[in-house]
Amino acid sequence: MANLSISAIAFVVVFLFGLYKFVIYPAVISPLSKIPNAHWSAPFSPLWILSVRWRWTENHDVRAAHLKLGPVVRLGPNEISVGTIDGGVKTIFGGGFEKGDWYAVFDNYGVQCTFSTLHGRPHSASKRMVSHTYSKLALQTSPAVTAQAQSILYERLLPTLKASASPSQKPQGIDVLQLWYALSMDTITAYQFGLPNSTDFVRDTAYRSHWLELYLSRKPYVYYPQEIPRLTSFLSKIGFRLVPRWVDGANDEIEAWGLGMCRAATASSNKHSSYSDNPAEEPVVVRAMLKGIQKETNKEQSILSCRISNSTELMIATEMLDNLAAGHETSGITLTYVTWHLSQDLELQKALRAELLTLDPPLKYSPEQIKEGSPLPDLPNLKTLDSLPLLHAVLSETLRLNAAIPGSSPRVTPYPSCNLAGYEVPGGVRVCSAAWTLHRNADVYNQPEVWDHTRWLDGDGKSGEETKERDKWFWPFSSGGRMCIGNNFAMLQMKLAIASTYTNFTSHVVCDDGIEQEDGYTASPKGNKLILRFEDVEE
Ligand code: HEM
Repeated sequence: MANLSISAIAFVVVFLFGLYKFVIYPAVISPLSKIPNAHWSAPFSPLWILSVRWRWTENHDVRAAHLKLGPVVRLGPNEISVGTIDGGVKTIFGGGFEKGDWYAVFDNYGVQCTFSTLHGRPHSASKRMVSHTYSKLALQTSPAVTAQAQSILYERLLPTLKASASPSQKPQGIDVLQLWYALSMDTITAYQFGLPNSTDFVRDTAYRSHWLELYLSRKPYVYYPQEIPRLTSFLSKIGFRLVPRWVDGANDEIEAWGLGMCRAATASSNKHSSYSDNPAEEPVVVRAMLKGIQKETNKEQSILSCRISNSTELMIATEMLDNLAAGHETSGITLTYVTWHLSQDLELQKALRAELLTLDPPLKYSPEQIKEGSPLPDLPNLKTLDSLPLLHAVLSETLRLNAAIPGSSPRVTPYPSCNLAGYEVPGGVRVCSAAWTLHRNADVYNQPEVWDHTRWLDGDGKSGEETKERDKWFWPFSSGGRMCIGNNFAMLQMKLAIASTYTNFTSHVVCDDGIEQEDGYTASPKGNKLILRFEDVEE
């Protein structure tokens, strides 16, 4: 009898404890309980948001929750989403909110890169090594950038478009998603490793298809280590793999490929004291990292000493692989949507071409100009290219509506607590913001689902306040200390690609089935292709 009552008491105590910890505290007492729930189960269980992510509907569902419930919503017992700039994004991304383990999947070779480094100090030290190579001024004045772009545009992109425009090429039309991925990859790897050690994906279509297949096929499996890491690891230990073995094989192949380019670039850098005679060959970013590592090694105490002593080679390789993966995919997606929007408006193409022809020299191409051994055509001044208003407007509007990374960027709230848009939030809470939601704020972007490049043309009846708000909510590259390191590089590369294309060709949609964006962290067209036809412009 006594035993029974002890068991009964123990049961009641455990039950009451469980009731308090898992129901009453999260739903009523926790400071998060004041935040509206995106789903009724959010205070008690992460299952709703896990299932949303599993179904790839997070961007749409979280935005719908914000529209209904306001700028801050609770997604799970320990997770919230913030969809406002003042008091929200500015606080979270302005500093002090670290990244969490969610970013560990972006390590390569088992080594952290700038993107996947969690904490502030090692992150700053790591970013500092290469960030100066990606500054606007460095890019606009770099002989390497100019020489590499001349070669990639005049020897690869324009001949490819020209060939596709030939009447003998039937059926006409090329998959520009693949082409823009290829161009972006060639451009970023040339800057990192020097032109001779970089990819030639624009022309080497067989290898690029293989590589892209490897790269993209891993995507569906990222969910497991990112969202349910402990379960994934536990199941793997007892012999049940959620991530198939071939994914490891694909990762190994991509890593070996990246390491090969790093080794070639390092050997080139060690051999040359200067590249003034052959600027296209300069491995600008690898060279900057080699110098940065040397500087860190000379310090008495470096925050990166652990990484350096493990392997400087892998430290460079992880950074380069991350940059080229980030760079080719995002710019490739953006260029695909730019050319899709332009292809639907021949008048806009005409206006853009008129603007492009003001460049000196314009980016005109004729195959006869390109002769073995003769210099390639000069590029226009890159600062002038950057300041063309219509080109900038077309690109900005695409980055708004079709952000290549529209998904949630998670951070962890600092201890003991912080205030987000009026709510007191304890430390250790996962907090997300997403360009998908911010870029669709109808108070800032009238008819937000409509692609309208004129929102970015200044003057045009817009008040200073409207322009300020428009720019404030524009978040394709994130903001603050962890903002995209490659934004200037991406803008320049994309502007060169669009300018050289539309100076010489008009584009037309052949097949845009599946053009809607995936609902994910990065978001390519669902159909994984866009077929456009190019025609020579009529002089
Ligand atoms: C259209 C092109 C691009 C877009 C839309 C884009 C977007 C972004 C966004 C949204 C982030 C923050 C993500 C987060 O915190 O979760 C980011 C970070 C980053 N991006 Fe980009 N990116 C682009 C091109 C590039 C290129 C060309 C590079 C190559 C250098 C690059 C390298 C990086 C790196 C290293 C970070 C991490 C920065 C840090 O943690 O401090 N990105 N990018």
